Amino acid sequence: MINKLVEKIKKTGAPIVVGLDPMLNYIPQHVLDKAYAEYGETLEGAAEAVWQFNKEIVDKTYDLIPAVKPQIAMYEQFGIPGLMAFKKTVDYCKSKDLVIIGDVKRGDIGSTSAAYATAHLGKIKVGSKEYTPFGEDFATVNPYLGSDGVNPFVDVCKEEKKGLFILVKTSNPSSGEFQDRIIDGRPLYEWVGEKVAEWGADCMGDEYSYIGAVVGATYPEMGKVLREIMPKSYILVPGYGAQGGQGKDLVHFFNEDGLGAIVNSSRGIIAAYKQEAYAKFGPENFGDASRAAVEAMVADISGALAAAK
Ligand SMILES: O=c1ccn([C@@H]2O[C@H](COP(=O)(O)O)[C@@H](O)[C@H]2O)c(=O)[nH]1
Repeated sequence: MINKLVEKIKKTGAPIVVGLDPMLNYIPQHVLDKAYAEYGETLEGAAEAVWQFNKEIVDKTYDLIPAVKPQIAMYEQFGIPGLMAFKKTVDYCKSKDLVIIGDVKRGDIGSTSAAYATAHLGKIKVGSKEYTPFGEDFATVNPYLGSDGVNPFVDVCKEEKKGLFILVKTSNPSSGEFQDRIIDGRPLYEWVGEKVAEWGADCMGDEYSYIGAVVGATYPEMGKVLREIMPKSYILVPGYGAQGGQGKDLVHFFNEDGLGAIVNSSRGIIAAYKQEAYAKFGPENFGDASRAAVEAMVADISGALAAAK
């Protein structure tokens, strides 16, 4: 799957991923009204609105982008109907040939990690039958339980040709509380980055490993160091747009080949119609506003990379 991701990034010229993080307050009223008219103001109604919202955004952007990143929390908040909307979204994105990064941030003791890996990246046998529970292509993993919490995910990736993005340095303001603590003379995130490079060395695609890392756009200096520590790992970079990251901050997350990083924006794309810059589209044309926001994001990042050459 890493080869498909790299190929699609080259083909689209867009090292970006659209984060499908639907919240009800991002969904235009006409979409909510229709879903509630059909299902009532219920969890089912909310899940239907989420699905219709996602579908329009995917329809308006899929030809420009290599990948999407549905954030499972935004679906879980609507219970079982929400998880069904998550699965429907994954399947629809797959039908559009997009690479799907499940932002699930799992990680536990080995046996439990194995079940999470099956759920999100693998297949489950039920009697004589086999099923694909959620079917994402990549999953985000929390490595802080250590190797035995990560290895089951790596094993499933090897079997299924899937991939991981392992949390190394997260984009949030308090990420330094633990991740920046100095251990044996180096910050913890560097130790985790080294471990990602080690896990990844055994998991190479054609050019890059299918064991990647998450490093926040909000920490460009740390991104530069981590790029050197993990030269063959793709870096998923959240924190662009709504969290303040800009193209100019991201240059050092990329390798000399112009590859090696994929930048996520969720609210900045899916709720673009609410921003002044895209207000002319109006809520009725929210998908067109998202398309314009994708084009602007690609231009910002490509422009920064070209200027740095
Ligand atoms: O360090 C991290 C890891 C994951 N995320 C996730 O990315 C998106 C960001 O959403 P925006 O609306 O573009 O801010 C969201 O799903 C987070 O859970 C992150 O932000 N930082």
